[in-house]
Amino acid sequence: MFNFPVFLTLENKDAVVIGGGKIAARKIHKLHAAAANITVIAPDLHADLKEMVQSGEIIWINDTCKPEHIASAFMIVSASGNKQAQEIIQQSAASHQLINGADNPSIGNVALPASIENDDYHIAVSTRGKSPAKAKQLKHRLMDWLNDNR
Ligand SMILES: C[C@@]1(CC(=O)O)C2=NC(=C\c3[nH]c(c(CCC(=O)O)c3CC(=O)O)Cc3[nH]c(c(CC(=O)O)c3CCC(=O)O)/C=C3\N/C(=C\2)[C@@H](CCC(=O)O)[C@]3(C)CC(=O)O)/[C@H]1CCC(=O)O
Ligand SMILES: NC(=O)c1ccc[n+]([C@@H]2O[C@H](COP(=O)([O-])OP(=O)(O)OC[C@H]3O[C@@H](n4cnc5c(N)ncnc54)[C@H](O)[C@@H]3O)[C@@H](O)[C@H]2O)c1
Repeated sequence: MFNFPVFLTLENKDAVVIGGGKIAARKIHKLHAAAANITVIAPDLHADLKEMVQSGEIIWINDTCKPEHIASAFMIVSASGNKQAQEIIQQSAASHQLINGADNPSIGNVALPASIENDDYHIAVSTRGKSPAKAKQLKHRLMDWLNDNR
């Protein structure tokens, strides 16, 4: 399981997101805020993502996941919920690539925690994958505490 907390820079790193639905959109907003170069592979796209494609913020490849799509990525996000796509990622990703299994944590080696960030600190909250909703709740409690204790 995930046993090593780390803050990573994604600036100008290639991130490939498999799937273009609601979950992919949430992960893409985070990756975009971290200045990654994002390519999304999916046969159809969430409305928010269509706008990002039109404005040139992300690249869309209108296809199902194939090994060549992920070959050169720094980070791969699995967010399609599709078993075949998950198998392709598992079988063809190299051991040095980062894989976020948003749709199936067992195929990943990196988790995206809930986080709070400003110029002075960056706080991440994980429940070791046990309850993401609780991580979100704890994040909001921390935000309230930080606001009350400035
Ligand atoms: C924190 C946050 C960050 C983010 O996404 O940016 C995040 N999930 C968030 C929300 C959320 N996720 C889910 C719900 C529905 C309620 C519930 O079930 O609890 C809600 C609540 C909501 O949407 O309000 C369901 C869910 N999540 C995962 C699975 C798959 C599985 O467990 O098999 C399923 C079930 C799918 C199903 O079966 O339907 C997996 C993962 N979700 C993670 C992160 C990683 C572990 C983090 C940790 O250790 O705590 C991990 C392992 C992988 C990853 O993505 O890295 C973000 C809060 C954003 C914020 O800060 O506001
Ligand atoms: N990590 C989390 O926080 C979290 C939260 C809720 C759900 N999930 C899981 O994430 C998955 C996706 O959820 P969603 O709500 O975004 O689903 P969705 O149905 O809205 O989106 C799925 C997307 O994947 C694409 N897709 C399907 N097959 C594909 C393939 N072979 N290659 C590439 N793209 C393909 C579809 O075109 C669509 O764009 C589900 O498995 C769900 O259980 C994760």
